[in-house]
Amino acid sequence: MEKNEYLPLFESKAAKGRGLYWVYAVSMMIGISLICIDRVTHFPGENGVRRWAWTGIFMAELWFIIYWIITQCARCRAVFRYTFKDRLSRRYEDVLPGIDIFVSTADPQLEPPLMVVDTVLSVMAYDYPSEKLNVYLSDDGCSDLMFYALLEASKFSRFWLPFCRNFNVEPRAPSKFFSTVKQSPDQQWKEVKKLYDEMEARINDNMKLGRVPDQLRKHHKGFHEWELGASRSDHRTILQVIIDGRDTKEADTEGKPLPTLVYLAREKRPGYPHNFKAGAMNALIRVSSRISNSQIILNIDCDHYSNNSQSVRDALCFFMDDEQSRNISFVQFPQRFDNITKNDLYGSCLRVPQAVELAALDAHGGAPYIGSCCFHRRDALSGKKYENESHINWKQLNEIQEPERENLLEETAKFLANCSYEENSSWGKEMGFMYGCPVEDIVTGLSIQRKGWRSVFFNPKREGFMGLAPTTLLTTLIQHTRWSEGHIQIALSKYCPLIYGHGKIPVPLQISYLCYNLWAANCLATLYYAIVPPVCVLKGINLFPQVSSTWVLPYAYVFVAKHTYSLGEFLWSGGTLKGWYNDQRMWLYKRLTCYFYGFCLTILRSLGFTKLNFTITGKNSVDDDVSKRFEQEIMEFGTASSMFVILATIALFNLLTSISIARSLIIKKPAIDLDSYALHILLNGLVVIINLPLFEALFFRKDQGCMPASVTYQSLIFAALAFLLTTY
Ligand SMILES: O=c1ccn([C@@H]2O[C@H](COP(=O)(O)OP(=O)(O)O[C@H]3O[C@H](CO)[C@@H](O)[C@H](O)[C@H]3O)[C@@H](O)[C@H]2O)c(=O)[nH]1
Ligand SMILES: [Mn+2]
Repeated sequence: MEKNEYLPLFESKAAKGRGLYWVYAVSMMIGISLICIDRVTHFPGENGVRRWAWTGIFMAELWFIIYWIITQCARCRAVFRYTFKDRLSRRYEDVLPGIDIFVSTADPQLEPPLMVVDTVLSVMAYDYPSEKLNVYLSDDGCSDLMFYALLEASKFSRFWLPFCRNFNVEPRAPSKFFSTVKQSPDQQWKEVKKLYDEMEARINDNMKLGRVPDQLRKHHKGFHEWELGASRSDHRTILQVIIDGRDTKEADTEGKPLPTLVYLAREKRPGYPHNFKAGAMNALIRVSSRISNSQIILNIDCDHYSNNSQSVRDALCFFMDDEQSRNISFVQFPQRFDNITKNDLYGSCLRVPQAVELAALDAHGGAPYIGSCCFHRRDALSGKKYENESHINWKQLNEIQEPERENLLEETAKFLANCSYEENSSWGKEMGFMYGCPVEDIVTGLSIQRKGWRSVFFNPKREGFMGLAPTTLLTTLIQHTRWSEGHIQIALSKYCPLIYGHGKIPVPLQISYLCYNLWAANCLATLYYAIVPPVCVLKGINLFPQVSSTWVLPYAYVFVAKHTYSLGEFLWSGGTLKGWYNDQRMWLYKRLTCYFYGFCLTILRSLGFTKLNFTITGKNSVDDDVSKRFEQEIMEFGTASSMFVILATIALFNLLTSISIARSLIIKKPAIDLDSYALHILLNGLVVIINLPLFEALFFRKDQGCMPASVTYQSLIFAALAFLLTTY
């Protein structure tokens, strides 16, 4: 090969064949405009309830129109990226940079240590020089059970890594691997499997016991830290270098080096805000800078194991290209989940956002950082601005070379994770992960992009990472409450992309961010649409054009086109028809509950009534019955939650309206004018149909996951009251 010939390490292809999309977008614009004309020209002349209801529905529609236009920004373009790993290794194999991998965990009950070590082992086993990998576990739960599990993993890794190399194992998370390859005649397979099973049993036994027995504590000095007194929310920094990769004595069974493995529970004290995951990650950025200081940082949540041993190399193609890499600050992989059932009952995959929208944001100049499965450039993450000199000469990169003695290293790095370290500093404001927002990831990504960096979204054929999606309706709704609360908070603060990004990031990217930032803002228009039209039918007020009028056409077109397009997108992203139907239900439910709650919580918090909170999403396999229902795609209620009361009340009220309409159609007393009310009836029917699983849970199911009696009674009373109030 010619010496000066430049061969890119990655290439980008813009999506082609967008003709159909533009036909859709333009025709929708025409339809929408006609609807607006209808709403204005047919505005009720007489003063009264109809005028108010009309104004309201027009406002709701205007909101939907604005939001639809915003979401088009995250659709009108797309870019797909491809890497050339062979070129990377030809050019750089001997000077590959070090990688620091941050795994976060926060609660041994909600995030079982066995799952966490599965993730840790999967990243230790990357197809990458082990001496260049440094894995850090941040344990916000400060749990000696977690520490014990990590010690076990470090021992097991000596067998696991050679095994992965020799058998080209994929995925390299042992429990996932052994659950797919259940048998093998191979001797090494049998040995490793046996060791894994034994490790699993020991970790699980301790979990059941709830503590680490004394005879096991003797094996590592680290346990001493807990004996000095350490509770979850009140303890000093615990930093243990479990494997020091630079120590030549630390080797696997084939004598090859092992990755460095570090346990960190940053100091926590009552009265000191710890800033949740963002605080934990900032402590890791500092501590790792003393231990390995790699230029590239991979951040994953404890449930997102590596599913592709090549991901590090993929990511490096984006960072090490001579011409295109200069300003790339992070490479975001999609968050995929391996516990999704065929029709994804709770819409957990976020299929379309991840397949369509992130590629569009990338095309606009920067994928957002979505918290996990993301490779960062340390400089950018630590708050450096992009400058032309930001280019790294990878061949001369100087990382920490001095091997400090282990104890010394722990002692000197420890204070970096102390509570007081960040006092009067710009950590959380200008440097590192940003504080004060439940979606710290989005603000962090935005602040990086604002400093002149760009980012890419990389969606490889074999998924880079796999995680666990919530398995019940309530957990899903709670997770989305946190997300929507965080996003709307961004929209209403100085971090609003239109202000914060003004002049710093491209306008289409600013607008695309709003798709998510304004999730919560959808709640009011949706609540209106779900409640007021049925009220109006009962009251004999019509809000839509008659079927015999031509004005009905734009309504029909917009409705059909929007949903057909959304179905097309969903199927293209790999979903099923039923999955789409489930997804539509989830969007409705989120808008009626989480988004509404997120909206209210943000207002309450800005008035000083509530404090920022981060409810951790449970990742443990809930009880067997719940799992079984999840597998069978039966919607899980089971808990008396106020969110379910809202959902059930709205559903029941629509059902009562349907019954009343049906009655008047059959006995014609009072006769209902089909021509005028057809659209109302259609809308009402759709709300009822989409709620079928909820009615089943209310009236027909007997299992533990059905609607709790208290919710049923409350919602029946509310719906009946509302119905009586409107009809009499
Ligand atoms: O005080 C805390 C709380 C959480 N975490 C960790 O943060 C991660 C994310 O928590 P999880 O409950 O799984 O939240 P999700 O909603 O599933 O996570 C998504 O959304 C979050 C923002 O709301 C991002 O932080 C995550 O990276 C992103 O995957 C987990 O590894 C936790 O262990 C901490 O380290 N400290
Ligand atoms: Mn998660």
